[in-house]
Amino acid sequence: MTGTPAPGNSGLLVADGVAVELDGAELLAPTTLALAAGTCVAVRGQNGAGKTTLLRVLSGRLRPTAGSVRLAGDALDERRADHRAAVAALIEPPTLYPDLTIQDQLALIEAAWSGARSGSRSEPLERAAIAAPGFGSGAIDHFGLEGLRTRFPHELSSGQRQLVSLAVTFARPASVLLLDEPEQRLDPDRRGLVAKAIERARAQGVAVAFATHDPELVARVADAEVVVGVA
Ligand SMILES: Nc1ncnc2c1ncn2[C@@H]1O[C@H](COP(=O)(O)OP(=O)(O)OP(=O)(O)O)[C@@H](O)[C@H]1O
Repeated sequence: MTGTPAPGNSGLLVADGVAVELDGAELLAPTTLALAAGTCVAVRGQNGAGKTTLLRVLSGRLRPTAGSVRLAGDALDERRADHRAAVAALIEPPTLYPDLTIQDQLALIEAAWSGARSGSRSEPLERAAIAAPGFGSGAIDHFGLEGLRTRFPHELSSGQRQLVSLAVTFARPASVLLLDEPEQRLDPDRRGLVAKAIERARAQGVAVAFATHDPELVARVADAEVVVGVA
């Protein structure tokens, strides 16, 4: 079956010489990386180097102006439901439903994606390249949000909203996780929860790439580093 990543695939998501140029400006210099199932790559580089741009390209949301991205051997195509199902990304903060409590946001995610696994969804989604089940509503506990279950998004601090965004991202099934500065606005203990979440996802066979300015997080969870913005 095309588009279905095999466990242990050494090149689940492969970016080959991807670059982004806009109106003559280079947003991302040519970058190559390969993400294997169950591994974790840190994307490093100074402010404005192109880390977020690279993650957007890897997610399929931004088409590179040079180079290519392949998911399980096929050209990455955001229009393909199985590709969207395979890749979970926390790049821009997800839009939280303002009128839903935190537990209801998670319940919604869990309900939506459980259909993908049970086969009650559309055919492309049935064929979705889903390797790991995600944390489901257990993401609330993982990210220490138990006490905030009945709160609404506007009742949270910015760090708490980041934790909810992480919970929403880790809750869903995925083969590939892309995280843009997952540690942002978090205290050291909560950064530890991010590290544990990445480790747990990896143990389930998920391929993880994250952009960061946190060397401790890199040392703890990354197998490899890609530095962008350096010629
Ligand atoms: N929509 C846009 N239009 C034009 N230029 C953009 C746009 N978005 C980003 N850029 C530029 O692209 C370059 C790369 O930005 P990007 O957000 O990928 O960097 P980054 O490495 O993630 O930075 P940071 O560490 O500050 O988050 C920067 O020079 C930025 O100014």
